[in-house]
Amino acid sequence: MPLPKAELHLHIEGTLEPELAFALAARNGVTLPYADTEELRKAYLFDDLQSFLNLYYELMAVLRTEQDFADLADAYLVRAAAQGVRHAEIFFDPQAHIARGVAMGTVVEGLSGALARSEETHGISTQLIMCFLRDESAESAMATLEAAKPYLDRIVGIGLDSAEVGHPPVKFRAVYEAAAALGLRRVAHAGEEGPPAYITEALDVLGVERVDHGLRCMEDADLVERLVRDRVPLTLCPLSNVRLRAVDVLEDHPLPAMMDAGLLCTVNSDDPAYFGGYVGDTFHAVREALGLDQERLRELARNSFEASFLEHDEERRARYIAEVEAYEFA
Ligand code: HPA
Ligand SMILES: [Zn+2]
Repeated sequence: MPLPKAELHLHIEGTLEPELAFALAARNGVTLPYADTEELRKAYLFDDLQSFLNLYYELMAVLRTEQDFADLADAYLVRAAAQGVRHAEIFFDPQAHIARGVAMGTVVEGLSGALARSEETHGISTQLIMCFLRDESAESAMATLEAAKPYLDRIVGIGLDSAEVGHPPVKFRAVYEAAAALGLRRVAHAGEEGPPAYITEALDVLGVERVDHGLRCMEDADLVERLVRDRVPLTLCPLSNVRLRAVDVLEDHPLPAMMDAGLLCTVNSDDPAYFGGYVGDTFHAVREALGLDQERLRELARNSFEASFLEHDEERRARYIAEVEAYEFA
């Protein structure tokens, strides 16, 4: 049985495996510009975030119906359960679907339908986090929040993703204030390719409670000191950082130094269909490449539950953490 863990940085559209992409393309009469899964997999070579985003948004063309989103979520939950995931807080990008004529309700109803069955079917408790695309306008983000209002009983919080550089957090001050007023939790990608200043802005201007990625905080000692003091969780994605060239090889990843600095680190898979591994694979990869011992892995798992949005269910959080403490490595 794998080490119990929560996954807090997972884009559900990033779990679209080539086989499912082709199956949904056939079901929906969509033609993909790839002959087969083998040719598509050859496209999974990226130079940076934007080169990944280009393919990520292109493949979303196969996602049309509630059933498509439910099938996508179920396929992820099967894999996640097999890798020890007990709780998942899942990102989705509504603007990327609404722009293709797929309604907010179709996306949310499809995903939440699958997530509602998740605990019974997969043994995984789940939350949905709606992300705004930062390379779209602030007005588009506000319109997206408005469109989500009928579904806020199924959305725990908001996030900020897509191309980071040139789209600083401050651009989204108003929509984050509006979301906070609605009682939504707040996270944001910052410090993936953007500078440490973007992390500071996400904290000070957007009021985020977790920083997604946050890798580049290590360039600013004062920022690291603040993150440690305030125990701000970082949802790191080591395999993503390698595939998008934020680090050259996994052995160079600063995760050990970040943990040594006292940062509240978690490891996640980001877009596992694109980056070569789900969250359990990521734990194995960092153990091998970075020499993390069992107690470090246990710390990462414990942190993932500490950082989860389970405040309305402290008994569940405590139960998950007890599973981590009791876990005996093979
Ligand atoms: N960063 C920014 N946007 C994204 C990511 C990411 O890691 N994954 C999917 N969209
Ligand atoms: Zn991400």
